[in-house]
Amino acid sequence: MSAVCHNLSQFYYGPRVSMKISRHLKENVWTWKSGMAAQCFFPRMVGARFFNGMTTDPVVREEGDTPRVLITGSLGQLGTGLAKILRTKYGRDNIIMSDIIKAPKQIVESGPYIYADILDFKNLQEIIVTHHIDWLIHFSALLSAIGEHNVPLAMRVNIEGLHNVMELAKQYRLRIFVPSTIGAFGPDSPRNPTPDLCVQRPRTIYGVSKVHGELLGEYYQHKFGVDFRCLRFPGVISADTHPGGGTTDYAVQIFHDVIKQGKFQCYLRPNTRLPMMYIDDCLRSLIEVMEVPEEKLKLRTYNVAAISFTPEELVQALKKLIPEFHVSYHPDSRQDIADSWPEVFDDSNARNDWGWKPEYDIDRLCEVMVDKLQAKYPKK
Ligand SMILES: NC(=O)C1=CN([C@@H]2O[C@H](COP(=O)(O)OP(=O)(O)OC[C@H]3O[C@@H](n4cnc5c(N)ncnc54)[C@H](O)[C@@H]3O)[C@@H](O)[C@H]2O)C=CC1
Ligand SMILES: CC(=O)[C@H](N)C(=O)O
Repeated sequence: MSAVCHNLSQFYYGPRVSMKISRHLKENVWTWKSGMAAQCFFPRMVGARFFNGMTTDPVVREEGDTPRVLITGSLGQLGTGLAKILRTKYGRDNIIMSDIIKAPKQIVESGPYIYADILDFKNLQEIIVTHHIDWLIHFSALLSAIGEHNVPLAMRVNIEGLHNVMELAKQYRLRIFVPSTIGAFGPDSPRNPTPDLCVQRPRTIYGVSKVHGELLGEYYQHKFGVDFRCLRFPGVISADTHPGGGTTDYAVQIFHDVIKQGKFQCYLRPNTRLPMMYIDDCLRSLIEVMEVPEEKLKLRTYNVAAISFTPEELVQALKKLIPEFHVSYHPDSRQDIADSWPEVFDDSNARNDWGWKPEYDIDRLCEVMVDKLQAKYPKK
């Protein structure tokens, strides 16, 4: 049968793809047979959703092939920078950026950008098929602070959206990355340090949706063999894009306000310790975990850490570069969220299993942020 398929597929797809199909069929005859049988009996029901548990895409990626990557929610704080790095690495046209907002001119000119609402399953199917997607990087989400202000929307985007991408990953055999967060822990978790495996009872809808994502991803991995990979990130600090409504955003805003106005009002108490990470470390950890061979992954969800500091400590580090500025503290509802989160993250499993190592400490972080933002806001 494999030979027949090889000839047929050669006719339809050409020799290179055909070889892959033949190899794939040898390994997955049952899947193919069932899929074909189902298509014969239900010719109109070709929607991938129908073939519960089966792939509709017979082409298998081989390690080392250049992946074609779809990034959802790519206009946010993480997606813009990730697309830039991946395009340098894998080629401009292999990285498809997507979001529901209109992209600025420089994004449109930098490579493929398309509209994709994470809640529209059929449209996502069409994108994956049309663009031959191999990897899905799922960034669309409402972050912790903004999620508390719109719980129904956070549930839709963070939970229903995740259901959609997990199904797509199963049906099209995608490698899928879903970020989690320090916010996936709660007041009952050990806070200093917080290990990978411990009690997780978050008190925000953001945290609840992220624990759900971790568990569902791991379930799809052991039940259906989906290549699910997940990192729990600390608060991410970057200069190129603004954060999207989180509890850790103060650690970005302080740089903008101090450089522009010489003063900063912090919504957390001065001694609130949280794990943080410079964006370059964050994106490097993501790429490393996506590229690591599956057999090295003893877990599917890892903590990654870099630095841990309080607003007071960040102010002291920033004063080494900009000695004169004024800070006041007016805690708001984000204080309650921060008080329930880890203070220090234990990432020893990521370090041991796939060699994770951060590069930015608090001083280097301040230097790079100040350099970038002083160039962006020149002195009047
Ligand atoms: N930035 C951070 O400090 C951290 C981020 N993460 C996670 O990383 C991921 C990316 O985070 P950021 O880039 O910071 O978030 P962001 O808030 O900056 O960007 C999220 C993007 O999702 C898009 N989006 C919203 N609704 C959508 C929908 N229905 N369909 C498609 N897209 C939609 C938004 O337009 C936005 O561009 C999120 O899942 C977040 O939970 C995890 C830990 C830390
Ligand atoms: C740590 C995060 O997940 C995010 N920055 C938030 O504060 O919500």
